[in-house]
Amino acid sequence: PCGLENVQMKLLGECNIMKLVKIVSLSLLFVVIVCFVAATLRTLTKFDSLCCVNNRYNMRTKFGQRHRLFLYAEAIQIPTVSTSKTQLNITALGEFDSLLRRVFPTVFSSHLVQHEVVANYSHLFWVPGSDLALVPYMLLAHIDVVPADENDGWEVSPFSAKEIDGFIYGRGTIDNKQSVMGILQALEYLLIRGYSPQRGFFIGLGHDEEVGGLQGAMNIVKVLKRKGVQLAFILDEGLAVLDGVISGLQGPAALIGISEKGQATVKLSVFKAPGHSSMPPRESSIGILAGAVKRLEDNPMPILFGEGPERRTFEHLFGLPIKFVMSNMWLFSPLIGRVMERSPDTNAFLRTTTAVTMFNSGVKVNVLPSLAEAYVNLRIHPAQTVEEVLEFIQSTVGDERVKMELVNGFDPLPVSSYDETSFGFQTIKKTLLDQFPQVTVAPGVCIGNTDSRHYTDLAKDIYRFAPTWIRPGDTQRFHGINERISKKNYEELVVFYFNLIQNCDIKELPSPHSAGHEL
Ligand SMILES: CCCCCCCC/C=C\CCCCCCCC(=O)N[C@@H](CC(N)=O)C(=O)O
Ligand SMILES: [Zn+2]
Ligand SMILES: [Zn+2]
Repeated sequence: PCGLENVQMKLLGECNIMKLVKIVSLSLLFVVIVCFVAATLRTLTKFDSLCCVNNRYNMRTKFGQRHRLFLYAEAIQIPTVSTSKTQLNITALGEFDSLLRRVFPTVFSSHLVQHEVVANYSHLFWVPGSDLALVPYMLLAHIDVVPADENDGWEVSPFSAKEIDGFIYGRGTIDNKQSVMGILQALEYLLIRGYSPQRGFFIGLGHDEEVGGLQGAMNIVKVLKRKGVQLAFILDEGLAVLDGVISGLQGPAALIGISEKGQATVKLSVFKAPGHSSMPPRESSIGILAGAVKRLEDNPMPILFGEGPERRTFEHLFGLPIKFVMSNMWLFSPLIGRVMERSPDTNAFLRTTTAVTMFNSGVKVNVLPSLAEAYVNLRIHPAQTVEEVLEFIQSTVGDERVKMELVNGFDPLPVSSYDETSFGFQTIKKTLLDQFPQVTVAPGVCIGNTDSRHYTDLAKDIYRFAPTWIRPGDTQRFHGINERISKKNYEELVVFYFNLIQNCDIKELPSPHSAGHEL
């Protein structure tokens, strides 16, 4: 019996231990599950720390940053590539349309918003204001992107929207899906909060900006003209917050584009009789054309620094010392020019730039080519015209065998107002300074072209800017490899548009000399 009792006791003991182990593990599992659920809920319902102080509505949402970034990543993953006027990815554009309707349900269902699709893939939204005396304004952005080839040296696949070290990588992240999604996300939140504007506004999203906006922007303009719309101001993509990009400037500068450079595309061609490669002439069509192109590259257009609105950029940024420099440009211009022309991004502000972008010739290794063609893309400084640029090219090429043809071109765009009474400029500036008190705001010339150039009949004041932060090395990401935006910066863009829309409700600007940058 003794032995049996021992066995029973042992079994009983083991059973208790097993029970205890089971209870402890179940409790642990329960605690782990509770912690996990709590953490997830906290992330999902996390209130944004960024909120607008002055406006009635703030950015607190029941959705967290992760939710917004997820939607933004979806937008990047759709390859809405424009290659040429006749090569648009219409499948992707259709998909993008569905994405917008799915992720911004309030924008597309609110009785406050009128929406129409223009030219099949562009979007025009109209949010009427309650005060009909206030002239409406317009926000622009574009859905399409330039092509991207992973083999060019991308760290990730260009349409993956992969995150590395707090940055979302992908084509369109800074040109220009950050504004497309930022504007609509801001409107979605405002509508959810019951906001209705006092000043009406339009939103135009073009689908072919990267190939000139002839379908999207031009047709949106037609629709608006038919309705007799006039706008207080327009805000489109363009310049950015430059941090550490302008040498000699302490702190970041927000350059608001008050104009944009003109553009011309010139085709150069040389024709020679074809023949057998065993009996080449002293100069081939390719050789003659290559010489012309080399002369163009060796003889850049003159430095015109100080002769256009870029003069005001530097006066705003550097204050008095630069005013002295500017009044004595005969002395300083060569010096400043030599420093700025060293880097392609600052060189672009100095002069009309000359870029040879296409060069075609030849069909077979043993056939002398009859035709050699090159395309030269020029970005025209505000102090020059298409006509002057053509004269310069003709004289620089200086060879009658090289034929020159203007494929298309337009002069630099008019200069918008930026003084203390300028409603658009000052409202954008105030919104920026509330959010980024550390930046210096200055007018600038946009070195690329935008859809807004088609809108000149609708608004006198057109601004090209988004608060995308550009740091050293980032300028090459536009149309280049490894285009990216930080997650923080995308959030900031949503907040910027959210606040800007509310700030535009002000009837008029206060008198210029009231304190600080308050409206
Ligand atoms: C003192 C100045 C410092 C220089 C810093 C450079 C700042 C670079 C910042 C922004 C880059 C500019 C990009 C402008 C947007 C261009 C949009 C675009 O790509 N447009 C196309 C298509 C078209 N509409 O013609 C273009 O080819 O320009
Ligand atoms: Zn763009
Ligand atoms: Zn672009």
